[in-house]
Amino acid sequence: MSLATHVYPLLPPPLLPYLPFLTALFFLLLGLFLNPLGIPLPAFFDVHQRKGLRKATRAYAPPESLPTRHYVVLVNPNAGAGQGRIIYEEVILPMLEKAGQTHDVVWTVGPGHATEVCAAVAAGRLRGVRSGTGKIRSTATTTVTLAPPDCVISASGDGMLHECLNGLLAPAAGRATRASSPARSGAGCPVPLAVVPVGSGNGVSDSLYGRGCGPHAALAKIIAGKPKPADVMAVRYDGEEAVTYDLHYFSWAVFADHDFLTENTLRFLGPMVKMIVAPIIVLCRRTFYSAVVEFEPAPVPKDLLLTGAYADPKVFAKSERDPSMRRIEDSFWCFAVGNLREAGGGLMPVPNVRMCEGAADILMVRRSKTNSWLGRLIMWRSAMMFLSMDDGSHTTADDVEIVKCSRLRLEPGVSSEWGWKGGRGIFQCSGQEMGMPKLSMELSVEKGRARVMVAD
Ligand SMILES: Nc1ncnc2c1ncn2[C@@H]1O[C@H](COP(=O)(O)OP(=O)(O)OP(=O)(O)O)[C@@H](O)[C@H]1O
Repeated sequence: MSLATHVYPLLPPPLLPYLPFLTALFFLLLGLFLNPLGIPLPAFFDVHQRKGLRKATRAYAPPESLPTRHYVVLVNPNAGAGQGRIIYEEVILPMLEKAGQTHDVVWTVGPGHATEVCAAVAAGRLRGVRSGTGKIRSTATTTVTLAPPDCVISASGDGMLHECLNGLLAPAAGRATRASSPARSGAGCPVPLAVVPVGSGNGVSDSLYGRGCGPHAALAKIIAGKPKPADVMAVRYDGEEAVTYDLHYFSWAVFADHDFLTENTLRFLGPMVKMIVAPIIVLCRRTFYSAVVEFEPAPVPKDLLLTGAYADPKVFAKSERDPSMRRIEDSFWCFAVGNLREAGGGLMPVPNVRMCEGAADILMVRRSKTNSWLGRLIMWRSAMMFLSMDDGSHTTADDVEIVKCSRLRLEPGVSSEWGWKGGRGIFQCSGQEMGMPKLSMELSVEKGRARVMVAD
């Protein structure tokens, strides 16, 4: 009697020689069904996930009295390692139908498509929207007519939502963002925007519908929700007219480096592994980027003044260029401007910011505030800082500064110091890389410029 017969006594003897092969096959199938790396797989392997989603969809009971709305749903089929299509088919489509709502769906085909579609929606120019795989309500045509929607839903991560916002806010003439011709500021957002979280970074959904909120809960809140105004950050380069809008986070230095790795270099590792590897790499690099930052302080709400979360802007020198602004010349390990609390991945870099206050919060960790022993232990300290962003407790740390501003100007230097040499770094809005300005970036907060669908 072999050992195998003791271990697997129920296996019929003729199969015993194939035991190693069968064991390998078992683990392969288990791996494919559970798919911990989120690798895009053929539809057959989605069965397990679809079943769970379908069950939750069946449990959805729409509220008694609902406004009947028409939605345009943009689906990024590749978001979050190919979850877009499954979430649309198993969650969005059946839930909207159950709630008696109508919609058109557009499958996006690549970067820029969502901006194009939303610009057409905002302009009321609804004919001729390019449909991704030729599918708008399964009609294989490239010229289609969409009814004007009451709300645009982006089934995506933060990146595509950012593209939708830029499409909706682009002016009627030109419909442009940084990529093409200049946009006119001041016009409101014609259609409210909502997001069903499908991506690997879902900070906007976390902020609007609750951290870790899945597609079912988010969509239920959207269907029963109301449009509310939200501030928008308008980003311009080198004093030019062209503008990029963002309602989430502008980031530079460590956050942007991290996102660059997860979106590009480490994307092949899948949504789970890349999120473990990327923080380790940026912590090891320890890059400080030099810059001159000027910002116009905005009032901190009274209830937050005593929390110690905000630095007093008066500690910074007045700008000679513009006396209403304060000036900081330093090297930065961390620099992010947030308009919403949640950045995604369970991080709250600016936990006290409010969605519609005409101001955004700047989070800074700079060289001259990190003392020498901290400098030596920067990797450990930085890791702790990352971890404490989970509940926002980093805001009272000595080496972390948060200021509230209505506008700012950032002039990145040419050098970075310590650790890995990163040059001028990377600028990002909602995790989307923007290219670097020749000289400076100006950011101004436009109060209530966008409308987002949130729980009533
Ligand atoms: N069909 C598509 N194929 C490839 N990329 C697409 C497609 N549709 C949209 N995109 C682009 O993919 C980028 C990321 O999209 P999205 O935010 O939805 O997903 P994600 O993978 O979760 O990324 P994030 O980490 O930013 O959340 C956006 O720039 C978007 O324009």
